[in-house]
Formats: sequence, structure tokens, C-alpha cells
Amino acid sequence: MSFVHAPRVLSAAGDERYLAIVIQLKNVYKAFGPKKVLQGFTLDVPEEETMVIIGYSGTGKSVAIKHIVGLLDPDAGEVWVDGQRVDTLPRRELYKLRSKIGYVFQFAALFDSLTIGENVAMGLRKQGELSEKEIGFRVAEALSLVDLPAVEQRFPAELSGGMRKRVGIARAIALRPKYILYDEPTTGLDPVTSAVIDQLMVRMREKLGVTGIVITHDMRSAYTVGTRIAMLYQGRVRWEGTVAEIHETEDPIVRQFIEGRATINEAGDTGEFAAAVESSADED
Ligand SMILES: Nc1ncnc2c1ncn2[C@@H]1O[C@H](COP(=O)(O)OP(=O)(O)OP(=O)(O)O)[C@@H](O)[C@H]1O
Repeated sequence: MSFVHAPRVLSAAGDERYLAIVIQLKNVYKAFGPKKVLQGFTLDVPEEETMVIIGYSGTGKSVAIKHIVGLLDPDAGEVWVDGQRVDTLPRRELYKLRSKIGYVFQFAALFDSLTIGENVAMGLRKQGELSEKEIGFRVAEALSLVDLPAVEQRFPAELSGGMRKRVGIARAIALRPKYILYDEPTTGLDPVTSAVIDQLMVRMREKLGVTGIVITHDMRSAYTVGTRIAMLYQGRVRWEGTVAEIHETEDPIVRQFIEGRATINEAGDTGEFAAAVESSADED
């Protein structure tokens, strides 16, 4: 497989390995009617790292990752995954590529009428490659990896929100993906349950070597699961670096976001958010 388009970067873990860029969005533009969402979005995700994408609500984080699985096509730019250009890939090839990518949606959308076991098995059955016995093993393995070994015969309504999120992750990992995309996996969960989900994401990377992208608003979670962090702002990646680097950054927009400050004092900032804060202050 060739990664000719891919520069190589030093691992965020600080070791001496140089890692291939396995997911890449290059200068992506995406608008919905008059609404310009992505405006030159560029992001490189190195192999076996977990890239956290942070940014204000509605800035286009979900839109960006939907391009990775071909759920959205860019108006301009290129999307590369696993050495293949997603945005021009024929449908059949796209389905093949998707089988390498687990996608944990913002709301773990489980089918209420199916048992947990059937929900987790669904993707495997759709692939049609494994026998029912093998599927049974995979389902049990995935549920045990998310620490839910005894829920196979239960129904989604019988589980808590945190357990349902874990089932969503089990459904993704049952396919043994090389890549996992998590869209706000801890939103709406209490801090302890969020910490459990965070540990699961760390485990996916450390034990299974999965390359991940995580969208989150929760900086504590970002620091726990991320090896690298990218901030989306006004349609582009404004800042990207390691967790250690983000603590040191002097970029005022990034600092404001990670510190959760409601106002910004640095001179010269004309950011959208600062403007919104100012205008809402005017209304008070
Ligand atoms: N299919 C679509 N059609 C029209 N507009 C869309 C579509 N998908 C997303 N948008 C718009 O694009 C913008 C970015 O949405 P997106 O869900 O990516 O934001 P986000 O950064 O993930 O936000 P949040 O953190 O609140 O989940 C929003 O204004 C949204 O309404």
C-alpha cells in the first residue's frame, strides 16, 4: 500500500518511530447552501495515534469526520484514508474501505427491537463473511472488551445511557476496524461513566493499535484519550499538536477554549466567538 501523499511525523508518544499519515483531509471545503462550514480544512492523522478534534458547537467537527467515511463529499479538496482517496472512490470500494472504519455516533443509535447481541452482530452479518458461530465469538469478545459481558440477551431500553454508549463502541470494534471515529462519545454522561468510556478509547489504541479520531467538548477527556489535539475554528484547523504542546500554546483562541473562559482579552482578536460574546454582552 502506498502513502505517497503522506509526510511522516514523530510519534506524539515521543518515541523515535516515524509514523505514516493514514487519514488525511487536504484543503477541504464544504458548504450547505449559503452556509460555509469547512473552508480549507487540513488535518493529518498519524497511524496508531488518537487525534482529538475540539472546537465550538456547530463549527463543523461532525461534518469533517463524515468526509472520512464518505457520508459527505467535499466541494473541493481531497480526503485520503488508508492510502485511498475517499472522495473519488467507486461505491463498491468505498464499502470495502468503510469496513475498516468503526464509527461511534454521537447518539449510540441502537435498534430497540433487537437484543444487544443482535445489535453488535449487525455489521458483521451485513459483511456476510463470517459463520454464525464466528459472529457469536466476535460479539462476545467485543462486549467483554467494553466490560459488558452479560448483556447479550438484554434489550437497549434495559440499559443505562453509559452502557448503551459502550454497546455502540462494542458494535464498532466487533468489526475489528483499523480506524475508529468517535463523535462526542461522553456527551450527556456523568463524570465517572465518562471516565470509563475514556479508558475504553485508550484501550482501543494501546491494546488494538487502532488509529482514532475523537470529537469532544470535554477537555479532561481530550487530555486523557488524545495523543494529538486539533482545534477547528472558522472552517479550518487553527492549531494542531500534542497534548503537552497545547498546554504551552500562546494562541489566544486555543487558550480561551481549553480554559473555558467566556471572554477574551488579547488585543487584535477578531474571532467569531469573541464577536458573538461581545454582541451577546450588548444585548444584556
Ligand atoms: N447535512 C447537512 N445539511 C445542512 N447543514 C448541515 C448538514 N450537516 C451539518 N450541517 C450544518 O453544518 C454546521 C456544522 O455542523 P456540525 O454538526 O459538523 O458541527 P459540530 O462542530 O460537530 O457541532 P457540535 O459540537 O454541536 O456537535 C451546522 O451549522 C450544521 O447545521
